[in-house]
Amino acid sequence: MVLDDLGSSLRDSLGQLSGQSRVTEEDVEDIVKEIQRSLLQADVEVSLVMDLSDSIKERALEEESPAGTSARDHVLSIVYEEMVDLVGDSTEIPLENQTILLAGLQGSGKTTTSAKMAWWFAKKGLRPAIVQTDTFRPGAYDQAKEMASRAEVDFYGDPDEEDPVEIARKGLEETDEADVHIVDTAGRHALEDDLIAEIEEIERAVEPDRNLLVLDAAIGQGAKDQARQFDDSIGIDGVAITKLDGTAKGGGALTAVNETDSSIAFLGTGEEVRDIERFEPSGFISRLLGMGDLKQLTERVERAMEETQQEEEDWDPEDMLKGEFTLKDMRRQMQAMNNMGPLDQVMDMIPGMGGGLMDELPDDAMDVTQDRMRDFEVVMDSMTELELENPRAIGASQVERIARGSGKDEERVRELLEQHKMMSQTLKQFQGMGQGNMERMMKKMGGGGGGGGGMGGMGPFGD
Ligand SMILES: Nc1nc2c(ncn2[C@@H]2O[C@H](COP(=O)(O)OP(=O)(O)OP(=O)(O)O)[C@@H](O)[C@H]2O)c(=O)[nH]1
Repeated sequence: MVLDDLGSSLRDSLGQLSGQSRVTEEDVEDIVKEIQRSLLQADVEVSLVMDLSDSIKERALEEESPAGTSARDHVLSIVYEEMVDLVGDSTEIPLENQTILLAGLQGSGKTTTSAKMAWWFAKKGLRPAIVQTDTFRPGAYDQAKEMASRAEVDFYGDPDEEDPVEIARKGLEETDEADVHIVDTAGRHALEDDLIAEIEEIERAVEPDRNLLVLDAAIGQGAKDQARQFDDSIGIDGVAITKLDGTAKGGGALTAVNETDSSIAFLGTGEEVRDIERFEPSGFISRLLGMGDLKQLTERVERAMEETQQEEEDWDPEDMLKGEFTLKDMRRQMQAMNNMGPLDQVMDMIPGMGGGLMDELPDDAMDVTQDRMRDFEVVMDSMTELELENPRAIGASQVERIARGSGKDEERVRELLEQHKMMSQTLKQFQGMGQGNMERMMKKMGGGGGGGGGMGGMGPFGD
């Protein structure tokens, strides 16, 4: 599946998310529409497309993008994960003794694929043999033999024998030195009863370990009936998609996979024996979307998610009273605030901090509205580690750079720095109480409080 334009159109819609810390329903609609359009053009079945769209929409709107991850990267990683899920895992092909039967319509690429697969196994250090049972198409024998010699693998066929089952049986015997047997079968223009009966007989004779359905990438929705019938007769374990070099389609193969509850095993990308790839979902989708290594991105997002969770679990309001208050602390607190409630109430949870102490703070000390908080997060995303750790070192030129990088006004960047300064001064007042005093006060107050929990109400971080 080439889906040439999916990558670029998706990049455009995702590009619009740059500088945003959250996605709107409209953004998600745009992105999902692009994906739908491309997948339907590539012949992916409507119901599969709809399921995929629903999952992407739901996740993009419900899941928070973790700290340090832009909305764009977060949505991209969701799209990637859902698409990997759609194409499914790769068919398991162990590198060991086995017999593989290839089935498919005429011209789907079975003979070519059997040689390619044999070449692939040989490269993995096994000794493969091709058993050619196609007595239907004149020339199939010569073609298979020629390809087997190009792949430098064992070959058995018999142009004088008319019974494919007999060829199959004998072929296994004659090539018993090989450890992987690939049995190629005849195709027909369409699924005919005699083709099905023949392949069932061959199947009984060779008792394959796995049956692969070979499908031309351009097949479209016709793949569904084909897959169903082959699956009903011999059982399909995996699909080999051929001719991916020549088409922008390939969705039919996904339908076949879905219909047979199987998976994709190999991809054929040319006429030569070496034009074969083992199907690998993450690389395949990354390439499809035309975007570097998305697996790495997803892992990064996942890690950030875990860290945010961990930080929330680890976060202790008392930590605010110790050490240097950095922008990282501020960001962490803004995120914690989202979950825990307004800062003044959180301060109340700290033993000894309640009881009107907060009333003594300047009114705007912790006045960060939801909108400003979102902007602040975006601004912080454009800062370096060093700047987050040491905001005092941020000068005019850095402010300018950060503003440009985040797509926010320089004024917003300065506001954030101002806010941080105010918060850190405020916290210093508490630090000034000294550890001993704090402990004494906590004792006096009974040492209760602490912990998180849904604190309602609007506060300095509310809208
Ligand atoms: N470009 C391209 N051509 C391919 C690929 N795989 C197969 N072909 C071509 O498709 C045509 C049919 O391939 P075969 O391997 O003969 O197909 P088959 O399924 O064995 O056909 P029957 O034996 O008649 O059932 C040949 O001309 C192949 O060269 C591929 O991945 N890319």
